[in-house]
Amino acid sequence: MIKLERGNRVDSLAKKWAGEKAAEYIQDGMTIGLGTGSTVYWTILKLGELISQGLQIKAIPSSVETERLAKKAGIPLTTFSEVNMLDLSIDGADEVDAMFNLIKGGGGALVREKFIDTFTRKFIVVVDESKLVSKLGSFPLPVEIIPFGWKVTCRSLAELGCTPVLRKRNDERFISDNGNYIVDCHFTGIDAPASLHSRLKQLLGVVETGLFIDVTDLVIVGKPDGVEVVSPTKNLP
Ligand SMILES: O=C[C@H](O)[C@H](O)[C@H](O)COP(=O)(O)O
Repeated sequence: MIKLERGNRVDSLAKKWAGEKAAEYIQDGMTIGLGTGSTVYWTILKLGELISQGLQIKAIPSSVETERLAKKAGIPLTTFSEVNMLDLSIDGADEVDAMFNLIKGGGGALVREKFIDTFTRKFIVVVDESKLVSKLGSFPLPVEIIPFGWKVTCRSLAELGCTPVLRKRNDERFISDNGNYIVDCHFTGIDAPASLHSRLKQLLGVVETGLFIDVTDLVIVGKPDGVEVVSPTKNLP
């Protein structure tokens, strides 16, 4: 796999290709949802380039990090106070199954991402092929919970058959952009993602889960030798 240096991190060229390819779907006048992460980073950069060449769009960012990047790239921003429905959202994922269901939230942005990936006419996922799975759940499922009573919420999560691990960053509790905690739920494979999502949502303290069900329209997969655009008619592994 060809690697690419970006600041102090190393990304695959496959992510860059997937992220940039998605920018081809953006048309003049659209309102765009911008996801979060190292793949959509490339979409944001490309979009900045297109805007400097005259493209006129507005965007809603899904995290403080994306907002910062978008501002730097010169992308005009808006909010859900002004927009009911986006034209197109582009976002990364931590896992994608054959039904186009996703695990997201590896970067902790899942709540705002769920807004932009749901309230949109078209949702494109950008990933490298390492994210394609036959069954969700090898990646621990991120669940955002409120800090109050978090240990009680973790016990309820465990009763659903996972090992919940409170996310930390530099030995401190990770705090989401919404001021909440993220719990990474280790399952041994997720057999029924939709029903698991519903059960998790009923638990007191749970804000949102990283299961994104039935929202994806197109997956752009970056590979070592180029990109593949996969539509729902063509099954993933
Ligand atoms: O919270 C973060 C998001 O769900 C990301 O979209 C996801 O973790 C994929 O990120 P990356 O493109 O960096 O692998």
